[in-house]
Amino acid sequence: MERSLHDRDRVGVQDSVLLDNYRSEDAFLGNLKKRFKENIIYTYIGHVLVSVNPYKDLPIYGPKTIKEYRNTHIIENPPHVYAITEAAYNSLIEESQDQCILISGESGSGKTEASKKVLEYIAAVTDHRGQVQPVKEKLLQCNPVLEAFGNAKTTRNDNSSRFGKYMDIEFNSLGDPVGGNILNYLLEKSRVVGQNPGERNFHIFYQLLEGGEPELMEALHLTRKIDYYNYISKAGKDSKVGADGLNDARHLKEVCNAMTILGLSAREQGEILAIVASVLHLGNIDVSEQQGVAVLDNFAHIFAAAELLGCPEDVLRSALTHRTILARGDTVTSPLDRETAVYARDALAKAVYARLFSWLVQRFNKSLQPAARSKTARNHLMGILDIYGFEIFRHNSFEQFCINYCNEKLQQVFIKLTLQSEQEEYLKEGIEWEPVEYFDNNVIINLIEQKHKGIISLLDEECLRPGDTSDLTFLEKISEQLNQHEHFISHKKADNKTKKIMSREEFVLVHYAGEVTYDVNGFLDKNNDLLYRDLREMMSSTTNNIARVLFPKSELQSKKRPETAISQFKNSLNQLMSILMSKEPSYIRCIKPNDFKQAGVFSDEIVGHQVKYLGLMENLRVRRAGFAYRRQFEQFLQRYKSLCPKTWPSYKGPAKDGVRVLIQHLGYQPDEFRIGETKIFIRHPQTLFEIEDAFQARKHELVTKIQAKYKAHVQRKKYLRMRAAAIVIEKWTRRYLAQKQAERRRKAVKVIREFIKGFITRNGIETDLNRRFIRTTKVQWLLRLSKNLPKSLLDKSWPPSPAICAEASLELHPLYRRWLARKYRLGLDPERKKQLDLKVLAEALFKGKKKSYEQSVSHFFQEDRLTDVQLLIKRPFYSQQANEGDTIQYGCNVDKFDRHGYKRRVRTLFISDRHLYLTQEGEKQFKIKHKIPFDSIIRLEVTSERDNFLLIRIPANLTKDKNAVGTEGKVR
Ligand SMILES: Nc1ncnc2c1ncn2[C@@H]1O[C@H](COP(=O)(O)OP(=O)(O)OP(=O)(O)O)[C@@H](O)[C@H]1O
Repeated sequence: MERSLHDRDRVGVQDSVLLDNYRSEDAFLGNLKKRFKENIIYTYIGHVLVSVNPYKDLPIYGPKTIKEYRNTHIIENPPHVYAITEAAYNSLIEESQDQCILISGESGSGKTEASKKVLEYIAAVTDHRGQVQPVKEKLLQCNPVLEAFGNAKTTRNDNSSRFGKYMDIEFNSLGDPVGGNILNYLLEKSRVVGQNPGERNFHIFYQLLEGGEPELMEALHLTRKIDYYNYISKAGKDSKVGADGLNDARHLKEVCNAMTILGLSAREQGEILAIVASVLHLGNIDVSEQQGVAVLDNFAHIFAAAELLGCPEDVLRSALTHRTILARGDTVTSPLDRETAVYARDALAKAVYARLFSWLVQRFNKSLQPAARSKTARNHLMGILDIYGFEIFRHNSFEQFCINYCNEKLQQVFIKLTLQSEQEEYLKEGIEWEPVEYFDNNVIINLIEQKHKGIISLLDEECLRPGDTSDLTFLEKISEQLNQHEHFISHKKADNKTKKIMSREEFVLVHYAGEVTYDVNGFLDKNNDLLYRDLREMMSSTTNNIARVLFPKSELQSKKRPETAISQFKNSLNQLMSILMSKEPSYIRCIKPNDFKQAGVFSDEIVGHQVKYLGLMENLRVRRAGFAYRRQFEQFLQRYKSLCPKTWPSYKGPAKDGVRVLIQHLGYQPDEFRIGETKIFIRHPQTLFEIEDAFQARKHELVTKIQAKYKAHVQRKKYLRMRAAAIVIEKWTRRYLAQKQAERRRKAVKVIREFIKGFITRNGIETDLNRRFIRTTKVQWLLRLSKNLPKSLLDKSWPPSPAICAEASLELHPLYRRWLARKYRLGLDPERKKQLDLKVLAEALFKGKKKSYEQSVSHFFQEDRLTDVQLLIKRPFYSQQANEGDTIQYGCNVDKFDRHGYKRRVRTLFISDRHLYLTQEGEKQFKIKHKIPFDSIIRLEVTSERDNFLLIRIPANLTKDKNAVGTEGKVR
């Protein structure tokens, strides 16, 4: 599903909007700077990603995770390497189109880091596929090893790639990486034997010395002193990389681990490190001269180098000091002088190291081959080109010439595939177009590589021709032949200002990226790349298996003169160009913000220069004059069709017509868009924003509608479900009630039947007729009776019955009343039940015996009849009795009369579990006047009249009144 362009997603397109402001280089630079200060290092010009090296780690800008770039359009996210890679990856999968991502820029501008991000992205988005894990792991692990052997610290970059790398990742039809292949280009092997001040040799030498385990060091005859080894000691204090200098040691472990993952055996790893160590020893072999003949000193190193390479010591010694020439079947061996011996030694060291590097790449390729290729589905490739950037040093030599030539070729591809192709697209789509002028560097490429006339041809000619040749004869030759060329400046041709800074051994090439002065010294030697036969022969017979493979015997047997270095390079570059041109390219242009490798520093001059020579302004001009946005008709219509009633929900005709209808409805001005053959082109991003905004608003409308419809649908479904359930419930309830009723009826009928059966039997009148008559009458009466039964015991009525049921009716009536009574009783709570029991007792005691007792006791019996205040005063008395285990159960105020009856005393009567108390109380005092145990009470008497007298007869000894025989109390 396509995502919206809103909010942060808009940033990608906003870059295109900015293009409108980039009227000048300054405006563009100003914007790059502003963004850089805000830690935004990426920007687009069209689909070219421009990246400014931040020299510090920055979080992903935009999506929270790398995976969020998956399945998004390039303009939907802020510019990033991941977004470019996603576009390429998507195109590879969706359109089955081979891709290549070309990363270019000066040394130190961040190409290698960008290429790592490409790999990182591929690894992350194919993360879920377990079976491709080993391939991905191997692809990722190539980097540390190649960096260790092919990267070095330069004045521009602490980790500068000193070789060109093109890596193809092979994907199967599902988009899984299944293999890979690496092509390497021209390792700067001169670095093996010497470096410029402040620079280092390749990292692996330092890593080995810093990180090698003691046993390994001993086996390789190495000591842990960098200064001790001639080939690597030039860097001095600059030899350490990383704040704590421990990085080298750590990296060696990573390199060995990576080699293991890539399938290199322990033996292979041992032999590789032995070759690296042998180079260090070779560098420490001193050469002196005696009578014009080279003599080798420092036996320990000769011995160590011979042992590590796997050749006899004397063979090495001889090969380093002699040269054998085969001439027409004759073999002539002659000793070397010191200078040539030093050359031979260094040539061997360079050759061994450079060939080892190429062998490593081949070995990785073997390990990266896909396990199996499908016979039906074709695999697709994504290439990543990370090649040395344009180099303009103070001292530029053969290597810089090769590197800059390579960059000219890449610029040519860039021009062809971006500026040219964009303009061609307009032509192809039939869009009117005013061609934009740009600098085509073909003229410089011709100057370098034209057959017979170009610098390469002239250099090769000078290398191969007989007679006295030297770097200076070469310079003379090119100065003569190319003097007229506008991009070539010889000392002779230079103006006075240039002459002052240019020596007579130099020439200047006006590259697309600027003028570079080359020193011709070493051009011929480096191009000849000569390794004496004796050394090659020796190497082809060593016992170090890898070293032996590096120098095949077939090479010795070949009569053909080996190709010169520059010709080899030219051929491999042409192959690379064909590879690149056969793929759909994506561009990452890396820019270095300053020369000091410092974070946060943006030099207008340095960036301005790169912007200019990278051709970014031309790109800008094409983009500005062109169209900011283009989309296939089908895709455009699919996204925006909801904005026009005629295209929504679908357009029946061809997509192109649909787009026309839609555009007309949106009211676009004619100059705002063009309809091509297959695509619509929109000139200004603003127009796109407007349509996008309208789409967003419409989307909300649609969403609200869909939501409402959906809610209604859900509610209706719920209602229908409930209604269906209600019908079922109703049906079942009815059925249940009917069943219940039928059951009740059945039961009643059964009872009556039994009853009538007994009745008939008892009366001896059982005939068929009677039986039928009785059955109907009985049922009808019973039904009537069931409807008119009295509701309570108070209602003593009873429905009349037909004669035939009279006896039954008589029996049923008391039965029914008993049932009512039982129901009433069962419905009573414990309190009511107690009251009822007391009432029954009262009835038994008083009914018909005392006049004041009427039908029942009308009021409720109570547990005591004391006031709250009384209860309060007497609480101690209650507690005391309770403590003695004689709980007070009842209390009431009484008037006490003695047996003479004339004196009335106010008392309180208490009845406990075992006693009867009469107490007297004043305002403050409380006195027990009588405590009469129950078992001593002789009798309780009441009259049959309507009074409230209770006579308590007790033995005389229980009263304080000597004369008394008892005490009487009046119950209130
Ligand atoms: N995106 C980035 N984020 C943080 N640091 C970066 C980034 N890109 C580059 N760097 C820093 O810049 C240094 C140089 O980058 P890198 O090695 O990629 O340059 P290069 O263009 O490949 O140079 P060369 O052509 O010399 O190999 C890195 O070692 C790293 O410290």
